[in-house]
Amino acid sequence: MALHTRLNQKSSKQQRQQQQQQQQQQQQQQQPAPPAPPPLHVPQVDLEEINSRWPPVEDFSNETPVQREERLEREREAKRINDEIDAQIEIEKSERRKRRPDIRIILLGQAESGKSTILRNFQLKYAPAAFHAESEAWRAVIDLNLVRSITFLLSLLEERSSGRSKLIPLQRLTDDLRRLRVSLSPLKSIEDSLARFISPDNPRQVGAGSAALPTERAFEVSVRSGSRWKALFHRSGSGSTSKTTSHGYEELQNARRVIEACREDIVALWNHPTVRASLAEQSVALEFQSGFFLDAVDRIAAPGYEPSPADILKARIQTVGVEEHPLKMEIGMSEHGQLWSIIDVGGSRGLRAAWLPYFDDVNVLLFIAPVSAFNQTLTEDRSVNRLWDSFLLWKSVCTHKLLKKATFILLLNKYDLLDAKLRSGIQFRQFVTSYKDRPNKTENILDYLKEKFSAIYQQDPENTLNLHVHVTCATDSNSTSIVLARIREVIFTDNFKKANLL
Ligand SMILES: Nc1nc2c(ncn2[C@@H]2O[C@H](COP(=O)(O)OP(=O)(O)OP(=O)(O)O)[C@@H](O)[C@H]2O)c(=O)[nH]1
Ligand SMILES: [Mg+2]
Repeated sequence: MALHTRLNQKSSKQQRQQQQQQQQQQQQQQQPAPPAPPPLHVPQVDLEEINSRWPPVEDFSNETPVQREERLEREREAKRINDEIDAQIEIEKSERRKRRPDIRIILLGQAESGKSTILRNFQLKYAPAAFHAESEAWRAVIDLNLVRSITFLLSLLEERSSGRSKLIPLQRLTDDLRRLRVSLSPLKSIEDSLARFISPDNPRQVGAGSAALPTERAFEVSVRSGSRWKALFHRSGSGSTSKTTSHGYEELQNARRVIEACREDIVALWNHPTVRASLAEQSVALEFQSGFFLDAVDRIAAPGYEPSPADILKARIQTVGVEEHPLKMEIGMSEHGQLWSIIDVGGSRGLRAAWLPYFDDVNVLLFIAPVSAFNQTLTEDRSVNRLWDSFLLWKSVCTHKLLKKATFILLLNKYDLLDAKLRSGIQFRQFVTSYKDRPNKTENILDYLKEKFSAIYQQDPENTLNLHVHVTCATDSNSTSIVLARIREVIFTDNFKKANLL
């Protein structure tokens, strides 16, 4: 009886499920298909919400007396820390005034937005001799970027049985792939020595490529502000007297020899159909990642390779801390010999507190927003959509009281990658729900983002100067050069205005 009842229950449950399925099918036929959810767990964002959510309103009405006391104590502590920071800012401010440059520009934006790349564009355009003098240092970074992407590919071939799934199943590990794995294995130790040389104070970076999961950036290497890593290359190139430096220089030469010897096998690995298929299955698009040089191995791994300006702009090295770069104008009519100072900052969330002391006294704020980041999350917090983070950051910068005298310039950067993503079929509205059913076209999306960013700037009545917006691809020095020329004009016009000369 009990069994009969259960069977009946089961059959009536099945009937209900069938009815529900039929209803759902009917509804689906009547309505247009909803967009599929975004892949890779990237959170969707609604840019209309940016205004209503900011600033967050806190409700203390349900607080107990103990909670109230704890909150007040937290607030007192926060104020104490704030006062200490203010005092520190005052000290740094007065020190800076003593060595004030003609123009101070600060580059702000999230990590990987392209701040350091814009800095390199400034150097290439206005101080080309200094830019070219650093080319040897950049070759080491390019070598490291390249080697990191190869060790990442090699990690796909590793025969792992625990922890993570085998990325390429053993049955697909053909003899030629096994041979490549052996012949390219020396690159793992080359990766370590290059990383040690470029970033000696950051041992955690060593070997990061081979440990990276497919969806993570495979190539990250960082350099701390003030570490003077480029200076090491200047000295080593001119016959160093320092033992450590000459030893490091030998290591670099050795790294070059190994990379050159591996050139054909690197090409074979990158072009191997099994490797490409595996990357596609894991939704890894290496060509969209920073520091991607695998498509130029033939040239880069050739003997006598000298990095071109385009290569230097493509190289990736993460900034940690804040760096002040003096830029002595080598060209230009009125500015020749002028000293500009460009402040480049590390953009990841944990590094942003260090920006504050540098806000005071800046003439120009260049905010760089990577428009291609709409389907990515922050490396430091996988739950945050990168475009959303850019908007929040922009909002806090636009309302910051220390920046009220600065000229605001917004660069909507990486439009080339935005374009490539849209062409590959990725739908912007899948990630930015407020975009609704507007066209999935680069121009329309750029217009939309420009409007959203501008609205935030204009919301603050204290922002009286015009906001200047440019669309950029910072790895293209020609188009960026035109933007920099316009920025230079704006800097001078606004400076005159501020000095009441116009
Ligand atoms: N395709 C493309 N790549 C870009 C563009 N701008 C910058 N990049 C690349 O993006 C990577 C990151 O750029 P960076 O300039 O290092 O970024 P950042 O803002 O300084 O990052 P942090 O130092 O971590 O704060 C580099 O490999 C650049 O070559 C662009 O417009 N298009
Ligand atoms: Mg940087």
